Amino acid sequence: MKQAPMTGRIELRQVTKVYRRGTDQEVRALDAVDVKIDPGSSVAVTGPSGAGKSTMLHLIGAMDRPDSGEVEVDGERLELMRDRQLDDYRRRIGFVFQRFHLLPALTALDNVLAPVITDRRRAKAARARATDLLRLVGLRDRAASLPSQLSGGQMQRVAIARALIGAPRLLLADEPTGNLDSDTGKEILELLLSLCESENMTLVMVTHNDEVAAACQRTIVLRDGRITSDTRGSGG
Ligand SMILES: Nc1ncnc2c1ncn2[C@@H]1O[C@H](COP(=O)(O)OP(=O)(O)OP(=O)(O)O)[C@@H](O)[C@H]1O
Repeated sequence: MKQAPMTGRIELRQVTKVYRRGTDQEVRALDAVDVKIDPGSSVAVTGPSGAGKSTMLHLIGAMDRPDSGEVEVDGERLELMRDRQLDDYRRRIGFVFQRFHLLPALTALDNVLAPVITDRRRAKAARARATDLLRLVGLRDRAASLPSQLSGGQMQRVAIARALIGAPRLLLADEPTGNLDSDTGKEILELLLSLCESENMTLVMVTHNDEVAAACQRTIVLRDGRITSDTRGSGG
């Protein structure tokens, strides 16, 4: 059966995630969280360390499963999916991390291509798309560079191009500006927001930075696994 295209609508209903430390200690990383995220919107998730921000992102990205509650993306319940469906789902979303996670031995172009396993017939089209994406993130002439030859901002641009190779409708970013100086961080933020608009993607971004959060259309604040504030700002 052909998958319906994703639009990036997210809904969490009474989502709880509990981590166990040792035999008797429990941490409620998320505690009965309800949230709906509109397709095509940009949402910052912020709050103190340990509040549950990354946990929320991991559940939306199907990198982890909730203990209870429902995580629905485009009408599909992630916690009901089998492993193969989850693999397929993960391939249809983009991830950007604080530490870039580029493969050091591969060029920028090959890093962008890394998520797509392709046969020879499609290799040419995939390379053309990866080249287009490098152009889109402003690295047209750095395709042959290794990560060690790039600045932090350039490495994050490669990581963003890699996240887009599968044409995702949903981009999840965990502190994407956290390893960058403030000017470079601003450039990366602007790039993410403009891509979100031009590629029609939903962006959910964990950040500690208030300025970064303010640039998004909406800011969700978590504390001790609960949403304590949910505001729509002027961003976007
Ligand atoms: N794999 C794990 N095992 C045990 N506890 C965990 C695990 N992952 C997260 N936690 C705990 O769950 C809580 C929420 O963690 P999470 O990483 O979601 O917070 P965060 O808001 O992203 O924090 P930070 O801003 O420091 O990255 C924390 O108390 C954390 O210690």
